[in-house]
Amino acid sequence: MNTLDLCQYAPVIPVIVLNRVEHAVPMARALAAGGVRVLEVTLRTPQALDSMRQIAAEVPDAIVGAGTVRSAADARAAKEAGCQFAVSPGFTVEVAQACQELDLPLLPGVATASEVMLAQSHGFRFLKFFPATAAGGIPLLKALAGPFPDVVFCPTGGITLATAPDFLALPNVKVCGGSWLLPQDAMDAGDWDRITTLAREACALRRP
Ligand SMILES: O=C(O)C(=O)C[C@H](O)[C@H](O)COP(=O)(O)O
Repeated sequence: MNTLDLCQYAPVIPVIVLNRVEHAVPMARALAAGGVRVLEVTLRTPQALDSMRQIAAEVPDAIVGAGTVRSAADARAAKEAGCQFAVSPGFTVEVAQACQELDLPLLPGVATASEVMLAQSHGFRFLKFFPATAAGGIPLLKALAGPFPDVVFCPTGGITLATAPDFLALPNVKVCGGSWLLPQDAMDAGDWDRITTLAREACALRRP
């Protein structure tokens, strides 16, 4: 698989922080029911790896990846847990090489022109733009389109349902990432219907 294949299902990739393993499967089913099949489960909680394992084993509609991959060890753990892709908040040669060796497609993060050039020199042309809003938002993405016409981005960080359409309108944005699809109160309450509704709203976002 190529990371660009992840963009074909929905215009948004949810960035997920799971605190309870027992929420993993119903959450993944709720998102898939709303049309969101590609899930980024961040390695920010001790529950993340077991959650990914369960989603990979029990929700065939879901394509589960690991987010917050910051080291080769993270990449190995993600692969072992059954992840189909990895997402990193930044770019390091260590993570890039580990993912290449593991045959684990990687969406690496960048926030500057220099980081785009470094990622390109390692063969990447689909990049996460993080932290999107804080790093310069839409003006920076427009500026990067000039020198990097062949690079496309997944902006994440501070994007909401209200602001996602402006990002998706840019020719160099393929998909947006965000945690807004999974409000903490809905997760805590196990309100899976609300998450399916939010996923449907996200899928309705289209390029203008
Ligand atoms: O953990 C990672 O791998 C990251 O790089 C960061 C996440 O993509 C953003 O933190 C999501 O941002 P929000 O949608 O504003 O919550």
